[in-house]
Amino acid sequence: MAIAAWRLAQRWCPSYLQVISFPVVQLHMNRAAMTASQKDFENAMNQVKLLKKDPGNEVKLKLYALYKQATEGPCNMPKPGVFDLINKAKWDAWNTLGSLPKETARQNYVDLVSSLSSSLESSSQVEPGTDRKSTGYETLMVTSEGGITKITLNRPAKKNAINVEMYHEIMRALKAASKDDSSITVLTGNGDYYSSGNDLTNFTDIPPGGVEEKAKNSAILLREFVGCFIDFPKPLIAVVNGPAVGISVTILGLFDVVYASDRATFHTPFSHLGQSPEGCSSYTFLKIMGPAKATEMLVFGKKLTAGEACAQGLVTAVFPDSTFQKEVWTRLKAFAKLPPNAMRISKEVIRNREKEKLHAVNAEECSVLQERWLSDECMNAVVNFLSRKSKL
Ligand SMILES: CCCCC/C=C/C(=O)SCCNC(=O)CCNC(=O)[C@H](O)C(C)(C)COP(=O)(O)OP(=O)(O)OC[C@H]1O[C@@H](n2cnc3c(N)ncnc32)[C@H](O)[C@@H]1OP(=O)(O)O
Repeated sequence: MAIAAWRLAQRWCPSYLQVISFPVVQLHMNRAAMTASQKDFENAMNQVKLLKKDPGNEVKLKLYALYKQATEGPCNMPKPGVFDLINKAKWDAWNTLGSLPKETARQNYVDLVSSLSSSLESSSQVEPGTDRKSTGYETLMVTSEGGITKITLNRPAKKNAINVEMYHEIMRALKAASKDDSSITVLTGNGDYYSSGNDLTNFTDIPPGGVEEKAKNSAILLREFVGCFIDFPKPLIAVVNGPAVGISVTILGLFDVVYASDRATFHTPFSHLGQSPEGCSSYTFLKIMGPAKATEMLVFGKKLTAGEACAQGLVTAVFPDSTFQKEVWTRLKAFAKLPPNAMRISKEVIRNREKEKLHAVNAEECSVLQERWLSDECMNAVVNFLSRKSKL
């Protein structure tokens, strides 16, 4: 629908720049609302005009939505009629951002433009070595700057649900980050969610070998995915910008630091889904919060607020959503200035003691899940979600 709308828009406006020039005009009207990073934002707006190639309709809608969110806040305009294709596509894109703070939207806009500039050859001069963007990711934004590699889950319209492609891309990004010259690595989400966990449509793509083969392949994928977090050699920090579900929660036990917005929640509804714990949570959560609290989460699916998750040790610190990005990035920038080898070696000392155990737990959890995925309980839960009969 969105693509069709933009095709129509392009017919009316031969240059894609005409379509996205609207926010540039508005920027000048919003100068009064300048903040510290307004300059970066303005530079990004200018960079967009220098792009030599059309970034595509989906990206243009994202740019539009982030711009509106950054300058006007959440979408509170009336929804355009179904036949008003262009404005409806724009409205949908903006509305998807929910209550994302203006500051985050501005940062995401700058990041997105920056990644486009390198992938689409902006004609502007980029100072070499200061800010490198990795391209070739469909489901992530990956940037590396000031000693920090930032991996952003980037399917906001699907609440950053992790599809098969995203599992592979996260593993690729982590492998690249482990070898690049950054000191620390950050994982975060774009939009109002951190992540809604496993994309439940992953279960619909059944190979010729049937559901048994699907379950086997999924267990192999999951084991490899979690293994990357166990083995990741540098300090790994989660910046949990919003609600987190399922595997996006369980793997937090393998991070070194977890910062959360007070809007974030932590939910592992495995029993509701006919599934069982993964991400080494059957071991890490028990160590972190003790068996009773871990059971409430992993067996009974109790959803924790950010404050509760912090009190139980899963989260390192919680910040008000309005200052979340600013406060967290100030800390992260300071961490990134510490001697990288010392940090890596300290992490190695801490992790090595547990590594063998963690790999064994991971293998066991995956093998149990392989069976669970074939159960009626699990299949019914997935069918109910996909037929919109249930939500968490
Ligand atoms: C292969 C390795 C397997 C590893 C094992 C992992 C296990 C897990 O992670 S278990 C957890 C799985 N996740 C869920 O069960 C969450 C399911 N989603 C929901 O319950 C809801 O979507 C919500 C509570 C997360 C958000 O609700 P709401 O704010 O009302 O937003 P929508 O439901 O309208 O969502 C917007 C859009 O996104 C799609 N979506 C959201 N989450 C998922 C998901 N996990 N899988 C697939 N799709 C998801 C949702 O369907 C909507 O899509 P459209 O209808 O096309 O707009």
